Amino acid sequence: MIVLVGFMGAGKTTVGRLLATRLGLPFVDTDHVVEARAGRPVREIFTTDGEATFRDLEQAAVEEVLAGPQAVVSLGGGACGREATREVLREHVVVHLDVSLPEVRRRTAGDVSRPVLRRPGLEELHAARRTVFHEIADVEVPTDGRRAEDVAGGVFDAVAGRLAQPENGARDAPLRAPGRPEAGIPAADGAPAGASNDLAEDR
Ligand SMILES: Nc1ncnc2c1ncn2[C@@H]1O[C@H](COP(=O)(O)OP(=O)(O)O)[C@@H](O)[C@H]1O
Ligand SMILES: O=C(O)C1=C[C@@H](OP(=O)(O)O)[C@@H](O)[C@H](O)C1
Ligand SMILES: [Mg+2]
Repeated sequence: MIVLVGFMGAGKTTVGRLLATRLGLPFVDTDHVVEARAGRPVREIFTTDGEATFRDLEQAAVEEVLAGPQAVVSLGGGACGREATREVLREHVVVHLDVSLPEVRRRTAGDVSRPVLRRPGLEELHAARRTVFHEIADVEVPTDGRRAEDVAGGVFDAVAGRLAQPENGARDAPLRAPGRPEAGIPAADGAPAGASNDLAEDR
């Protein structure tokens, strides 16, 4: 799996989708999986159930998606806060989309879908998470001042090289999934959910 991590607004959802198209792989965003499972938007889960419940749902979604078919997977910006999630990520190609806090603020001005953005201490959170992303990433790609298409191109160049290296073991996966398999993850009612491009709003 190719897994995109990074702070809110880094472009994980946007770039992940572009990268998946370039690689001919399905795209899955774990926030979309959580929303499909819960039947509610992320911000509502935060409001009604609290962050801990969201993090439990998120961790379960990450584990499920990473055990599934080959894909480009974008995580939510806080998913790597859990040790269990960082552990699972060791088996995959982890790409950190790096973004400065001023750029985050520019990209998310007026955004109401990300409750964590409105909390105090955002600078400290950004710095602390950036350290974690740096530690767990196989590849780091700067995004400030770059178009999402160019960032996707940079990631493509970096991961294509890594996936081609035979000594990478679990990373030695085919770039193109045979027949472009359905990325949909069965929802509770059996309908495909949480995958690809059109089941949830980006955040
Ligand atoms: N490289 C980029 N340059 C400028 N804006 C971007 C870039 N990547 C994403 N965006 C915009 O920033 C916002 C957040 O992008 P998103 O992909 O949802 O980030 P994330 O999933 O990391 O939170 C969206 O409005 C998106 O269009
Ligand atoms: O950083 C965070 O704690 C969060 C990031 C969001 O995803 P994006 O990083 O895709 O915005 C989403 O999972 C939720 O609002 C919490
Ligand atoms: Mg996102």
